[in-house]
Amino acid sequence: MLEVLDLTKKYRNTLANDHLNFRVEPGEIAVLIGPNGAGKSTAIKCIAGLLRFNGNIAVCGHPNKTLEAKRSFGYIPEIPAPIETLTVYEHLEFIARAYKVENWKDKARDLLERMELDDKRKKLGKELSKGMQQKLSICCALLPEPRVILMDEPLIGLDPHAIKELKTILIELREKGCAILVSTHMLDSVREFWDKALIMMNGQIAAVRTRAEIESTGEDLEQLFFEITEGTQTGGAVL
Ligand SMILES: Nc1ncnc2c1ncn2[C@@H]1O[C@H](COP(=O)(O)OP(=O)(O)OP(=O)(O)O)[C@@H](O)[C@H]1O
Repeated sequence: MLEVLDLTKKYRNTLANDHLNFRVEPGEIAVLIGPNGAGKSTAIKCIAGLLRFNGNIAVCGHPNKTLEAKRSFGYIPEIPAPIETLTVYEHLEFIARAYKVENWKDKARDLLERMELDDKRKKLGKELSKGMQQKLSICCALLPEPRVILMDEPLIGLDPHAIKELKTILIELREKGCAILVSTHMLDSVREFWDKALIMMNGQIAAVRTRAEIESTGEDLEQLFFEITEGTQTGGAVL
């Protein structure tokens, strides 16, 4: 469903992504975990078609920069960027028209209620708090019901209710067969629901583990992370 082959991205002298290869299957939540600067956001931006890169990326079988691919994925950026002069509801209407979403009003109402933005529907983009902007960004990405979902640090800035709700939404989307890629540097935030962990370090994927592998071998993912990133072991919960 999402296939990344030899993804390489260089910014001047910085090799931010160095021949990344991975897949995210339908009904799978993959987490891209790594310390600051590991190259997670760069990878997600390349997949979302926002950066030039070397390699091949396919979304539902289509090269990622094609219209067919863009119709198939939803992207939640690390930093939300609402349109200042549109209201919350107008953002959703805009997306609904652009993607020709059927029954969009019902879907928008459901998303706004779940993200507790329902009473903010008349607020302008520039009047939203950082957390509200993030919630709107999530609603906009999910409204067209994408088959592939790309989330760059989606839980940062959300209140506890929204975090709980977003986790529930992700699990529902996995059950519906979506392929989901979530980047984070906080393993704790994805601990309950990840299926495949891609540990990034210095622009490379240093290790890949499925939950089934971890459960069958008894390996500790957090320990593995610190062994890779620091050559140390720790009992700390936040990576
Ligand atoms: N626009 C840019 N121009 C030059 N270098 C960049 C740019 N964006 C990122 N980099 C560099 O690329 C590398 C990977 O950065 P990236 O933002 O992808 O990491 P990250 O894993 O998402 O980090 P964080 O967890 O801090 O968000 C870093 O060395 C960073 O300094």
